Amino acid sequence: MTRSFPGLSELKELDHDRLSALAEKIRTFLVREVSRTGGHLGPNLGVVELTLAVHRVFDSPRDKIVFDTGHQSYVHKILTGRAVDFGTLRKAGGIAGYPQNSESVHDLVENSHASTALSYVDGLAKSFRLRGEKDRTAVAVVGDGALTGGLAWEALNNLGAGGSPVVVVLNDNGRSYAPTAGGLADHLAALRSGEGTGTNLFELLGFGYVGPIDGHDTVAVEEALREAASRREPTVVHCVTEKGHGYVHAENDEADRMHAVGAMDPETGEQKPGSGRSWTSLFGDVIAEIGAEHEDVVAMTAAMLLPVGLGRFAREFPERVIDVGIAEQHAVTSAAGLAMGGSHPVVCVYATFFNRAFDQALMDVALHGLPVTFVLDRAGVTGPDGPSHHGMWDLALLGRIPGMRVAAPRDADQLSLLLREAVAVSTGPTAVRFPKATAGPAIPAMQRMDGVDLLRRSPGMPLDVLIVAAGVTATAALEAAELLESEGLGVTVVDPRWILPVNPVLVHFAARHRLVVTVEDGVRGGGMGSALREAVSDTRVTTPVVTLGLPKSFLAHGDRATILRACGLDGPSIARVASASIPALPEGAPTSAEVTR
Ligand SMILES: Cc1ncc(C[n+]2csc(CCOP(=O)(O)OP(=O)(O)O)c2C)c(N)n1
Ligand SMILES: CC(=O)[C@@H](O)[C@H](O)COP(=O)(O)O
Ligand SMILES: [Mg+2]
Repeated sequence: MTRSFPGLSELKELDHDRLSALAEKIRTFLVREVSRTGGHLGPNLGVVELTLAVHRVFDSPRDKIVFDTGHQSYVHKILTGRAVDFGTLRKAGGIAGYPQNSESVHDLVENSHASTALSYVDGLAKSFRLRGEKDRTAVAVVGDGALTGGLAWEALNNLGAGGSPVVVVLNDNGRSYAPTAGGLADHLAALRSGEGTGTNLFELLGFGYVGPIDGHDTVAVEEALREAASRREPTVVHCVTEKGHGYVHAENDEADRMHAVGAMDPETGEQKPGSGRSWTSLFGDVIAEIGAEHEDVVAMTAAMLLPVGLGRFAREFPERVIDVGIAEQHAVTSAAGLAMGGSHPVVCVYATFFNRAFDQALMDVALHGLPVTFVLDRAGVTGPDGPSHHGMWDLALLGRIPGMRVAAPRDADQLSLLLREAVAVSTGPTAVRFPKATAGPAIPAMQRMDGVDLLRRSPGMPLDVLIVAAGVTATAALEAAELLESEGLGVTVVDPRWILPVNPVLVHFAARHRLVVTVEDGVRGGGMGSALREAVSDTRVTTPVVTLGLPKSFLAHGDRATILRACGLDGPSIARVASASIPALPEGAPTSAEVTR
């Protein structure tokens, strides 16, 4: 398969006709392969010619090419010898859906968080200059959506000072998922249409500007890149492209031009429906109901209105939904302003992207005790999008924020209840987190004790093991309980619902058991388990607390269930740890059942 695509040196020698033929061949390949594996079809169809031109003009890896967000790097991967691997795209052990250093010397930035490329090339170009490497160029391929991120403007400000051999390839398809929002989008639209009056924003900031050019004309892009490269100064090459270009089903997809697809029929563009309802879909209904119940609720998204489930809310309350672009930091501080103004903002972001807005949540929302609710979708292990997409840091971050209350629903019923409880809090921030998964069946509680749901207590058995499960880990915790009971250990499984800060009643539960095991789909240090262990250690309770969670490492892409199992968060693994960790009873000591009788 590699043989059917040219390598970089051969690519530079192709004539224009063969270039056009190659572009079509790549497009056909993308549709065939990505319809099998799933992935970012639309964005990559939109950068076929642009990527060909970039690799014909610049000499990777001596010249450094940075793809912002990296979801549009499939063509780059094809041209750098990995076409043969596309059957493994985003699968465990297969090639990543983003650049990956371990795959190729041509890959640089693995972080799939948007708006970073300009900062990377700013640093790269400065290092070239400091090392006297005058013939090297740093190239950023940046989408119009990525340009709405604050970090991009910090970089533009620095690059605009000049002196850096940087070429900014602006891949302007007018969309993130949906059409890009805001004043910048309007400015780019004016430039695209040729009505950009006089000097444009980039020139005002000190950049050279070449364009707008047809981003699907390889030769035109190539000429523009050569011109930009020759200037040895920061220069923007404004490429006008179409997301999903050349594949009718993507071109006709008004929602997001097939931004990210699952396995699908390439002939019809029909994706195979999943079984059951996703957490996102359930959330979408609940937030719309809440929108009707609470006029002060305002929903916010960072360029991901549909992916975070706000479609229905937006249809029913168009005046109360705000899309800030890819600008999570702005979203949170703007939410602080909304809350100061008397609204109750619900900021809906993927958990991994909340990382970026930590300081805003801490110092703009929590410091002022403002009623902002964070809804963190894709919390925990996500799977195919790899290390920078696993939403595994949020609990450790949220746990550091004074006054922040965090809820993790175990099923759809709890999602509805907890979200309503969250928007009813007026004295400070709240967060509700749930995974990228289909919601499982309802998990009823035997009873609620001071806010903690008792999910299981081994009938007629001693109080040996207390399992404290955060959100959806309740399912695995209950599986573990059954296994432990078969070993003769009495198990209590509880769901705190509000998992941070720790509910003090859990310390009393701990005191009555021989071992506590906490389970969370988040990084092990600093989350719910750590907090409970700390709460127990602040008392005279001596029950040992074993905390189970994700390792503090960058987890490779793969399948969510497989990764969770590998991290010991499935039922059998939890049972094994509990069984191995329970302290032996002293000789002749009464079992805890006798004590509690
Ligand atoms: C900080 C951050 N927020 C949100 C996302 C989710 N996301 C991935 S791609 C994308 C749209 C990117 O639009 P653009 O930069 O224009 O690239 P295009 O897909 O149009 O090629 C978004 C919002 C992200 N990767 N990083
Ligand atoms: C590139 C990016 O950040 C998103 O498009 C990411 O692929 C999330 O995908 P899901 O919405 O399928 O979780
Ligand atoms: Mg775009």
